[in-house]
Amino acid sequence: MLVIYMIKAWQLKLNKIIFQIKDVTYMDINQVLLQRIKMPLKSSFETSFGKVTEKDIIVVRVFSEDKVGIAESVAMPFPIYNEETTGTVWYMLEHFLIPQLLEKGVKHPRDVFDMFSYIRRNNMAKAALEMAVWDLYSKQNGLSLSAVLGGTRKEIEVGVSIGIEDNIDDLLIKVNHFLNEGYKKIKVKIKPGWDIEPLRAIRNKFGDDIPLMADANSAYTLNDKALLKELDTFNLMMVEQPLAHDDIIDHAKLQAEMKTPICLDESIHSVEDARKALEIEACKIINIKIGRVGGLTEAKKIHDLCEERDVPVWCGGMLEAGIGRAHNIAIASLSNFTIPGDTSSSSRYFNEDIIFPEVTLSKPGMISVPERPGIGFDINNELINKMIVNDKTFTKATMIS
Ligand SMILES: O=C(O)CCC(=O)C1=CC=C[C@@H](O)[C@@H]1C(=O)O
Ligand SMILES: [Mg+2]
Repeated sequence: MLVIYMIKAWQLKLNKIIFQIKDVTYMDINQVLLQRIKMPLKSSFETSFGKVTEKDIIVVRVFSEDKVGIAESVAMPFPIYNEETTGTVWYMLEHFLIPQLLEKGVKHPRDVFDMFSYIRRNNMAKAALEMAVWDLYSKQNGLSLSAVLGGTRKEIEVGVSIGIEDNIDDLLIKVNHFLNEGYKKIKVKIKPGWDIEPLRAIRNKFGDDIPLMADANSAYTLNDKALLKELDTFNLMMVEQPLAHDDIIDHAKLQAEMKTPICLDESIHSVEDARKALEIEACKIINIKIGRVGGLTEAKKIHDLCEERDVPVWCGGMLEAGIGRAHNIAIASLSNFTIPGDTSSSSRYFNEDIIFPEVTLSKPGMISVPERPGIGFDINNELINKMIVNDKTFTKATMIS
């Protein structure tokens, strides 16, 4: 009996030592593959700054000896949501980020953010590689991405984002459709000339209780204060980024005069941005997009800061295909993601997704958090191969020589 006990104790000690060794050992990334794909959207998506008709994505894979980590870039094809594009993401990955990762190596995915911190901005490029390294790390440790990030939820609550429609009738049809699918938050895009009327029409038809919010994507200024204050009459969950993409000062002035909580999206690129915005009370809610803030490490830091300060967060979307959706599900499983995010089902935007199984609602308005190692989905390589417009492999040997 004593012998069995001693063997078990030794086994436990050994496992602990192996785990510690793993954390100080290099992750052994020896190859990176980039594949640029163009994926048609089921229907176009219009915001105050323009229309998107297809997703232009870079699928990033990082290889160690026996495992592959995967992620997708979220930049738009044009520099309008922020300054990055799919093209600039490719350039940054090819010329700066991948060579450095392969040359220096990392012991933990947290190191990737620090390694790239001397490079200003280009957050979506940094995030695409960093997220793939997190997936690899989870797979190397046999844990789900949610678990390694400290996620506690088995299911996440989700909403849906509706673009600017051609007319109010089309908008009401869409709202009705998504409410019937059970989504727990209806977000509608607004811009000058498409704001009070569509919101009033939604409230008139569906009542005061449906969870409704508006996203302006920086379409207003403080000169529109009277109109923005009128939004208070619609009992909105929040208004997202009403003012400039690089502002927090005017948002603080507006928040002081508005009842509706302001949520910041475009203005927040880092935990420091979040701290400053909260300190001057520029918002009461933060939308966390992993790509916008440079990866999962920084996304988690923003989440933790907000949790400490009792500020709710939710996970925003960039019309991601399945791989990006899977990363969003993992981060949204953290405890302070208390507001339904924009991660809708794969079928919201795509006829066929690049993962198996596709993301679906496990029950109305809910998505299950996968428990398998890594992002927890298989990759539909056949579909990816059909849509490739460019690809490139980088190996440690060729980078260092
Ligand atoms: O469904 C999603 O992925 C969210 C879509 C969405 O609302 C947005 C995607 C990309 C840029 C913006 O137009 C907008 C946002 O600001 O959140
Ligand atoms: Mg937004």
